[in-house]
Amino acid sequence: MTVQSVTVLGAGSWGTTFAKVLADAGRDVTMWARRAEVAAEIRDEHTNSGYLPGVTLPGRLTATADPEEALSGADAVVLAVPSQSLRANLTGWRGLLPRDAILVSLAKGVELGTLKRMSEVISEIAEVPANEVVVVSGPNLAREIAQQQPAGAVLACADHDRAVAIQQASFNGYFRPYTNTDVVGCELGGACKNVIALSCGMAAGLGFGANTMATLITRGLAETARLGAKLGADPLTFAGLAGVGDLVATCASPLSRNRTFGERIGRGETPQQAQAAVGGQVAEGVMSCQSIRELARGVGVDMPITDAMFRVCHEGMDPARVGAELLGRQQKHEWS
Ligand SMILES: NC(=O)C1=CN([C@@H]2O[C@H](COP(=O)(O)OP(=O)(O)OC[C@H]3O[C@@H](n4cnc5c(N)ncnc54)[C@H](O)[C@@H]3O)[C@@H](O)[C@H]2O)C=CC1
Ligand SMILES: O=C(CO)COP(=O)(O)O
Repeated sequence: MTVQSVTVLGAGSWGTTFAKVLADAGRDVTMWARRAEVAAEIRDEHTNSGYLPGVTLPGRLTATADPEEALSGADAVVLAVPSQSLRANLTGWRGLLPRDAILVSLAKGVELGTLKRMSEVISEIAEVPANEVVVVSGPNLAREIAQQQPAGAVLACADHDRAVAIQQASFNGYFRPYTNTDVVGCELGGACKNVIALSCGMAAGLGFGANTMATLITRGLAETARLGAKLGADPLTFAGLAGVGDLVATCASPLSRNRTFGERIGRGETPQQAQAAVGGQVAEGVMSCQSIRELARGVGVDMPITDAMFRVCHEGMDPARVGAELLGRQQKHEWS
């Protein structure tokens, strides 16, 4: 299985950065951008200034606003749109996907309503077996990778050969992808850490320091792993790049949209102000705290931090009050 020609559908921060990763690894990459002017800028100026200011894109990377043109002849198709719009976008592209192309998901979220993971949505809409979808996860803040700062990642697929094909297609001097067959664990790790990053941002906005952050990260990992174990994930995944790796990077970095959104809320801003602070880009945790909360409730798993984020983001509760309630919960054993 050799991947030379790759289409990336979505020209936001991570779609553009992952397209650069692939091009720097020697692939021929065509991007689809929703707006014609963004496609023209990528194609003609080799920049995407709205999402990655100051970054020069490789000359071999091209772009179009026409999905049919973008998808023609692709060996692999990378889906790089936000989780809650993936279903609608993919439904529009369904008839254009080349037969036998490997489908790759960059999105980190759980769909509202269906409570499906992204590989499940892709499998349903594209009518491919779920075990053939490759999921990209790990500590991958787009801007750092676009600046070619070293990072690891995980390519998860039940079909190892497909993961290896994408690994070969994306490995370069600054991006080191590992394969993993635990798709459930990698997807849940990526979706849940966005919610925990909201909480770390709120703690920062409230003026709390490293102890509070470490507590939220560690207890966030505990509730993520509880959900994962219940849904069939390998517990070891949460000790890896798609678990603790992504969680630490996102919770600690001011580049994270989720952490930034939470910090603004912690400082007393409205959700509209917090959204403006992330420049119109997606902060997946704001929607995923609702879907993950419902997913957890459905299988009887307690996720108190996720529940707290739902109450702040969707019920307008004061983050300081929610924090005090989290601290005041019934005392328990660390692992119960
Ligand atoms: N930015 C990052 O550092 C990373 C992002 N991710 C994940 O990758 C996925 C995509 O993220 P980004 O590229 O960063 O998002 P973004 O907000 O920067 O860009 C989203 C892209 O999707 C397009 N799009 C198409 N249909 C859309 C719709 N209906 N609503 C909104 N946008 C639509 C937008 O035009 C834009 O090009 C998300 O699930 C995110 O969690 C994963 C790892 C790193
Ligand atoms: O997934 C990410 C890093 O791995 C990006 O996080 P944000 O979406 O919070 O910016």
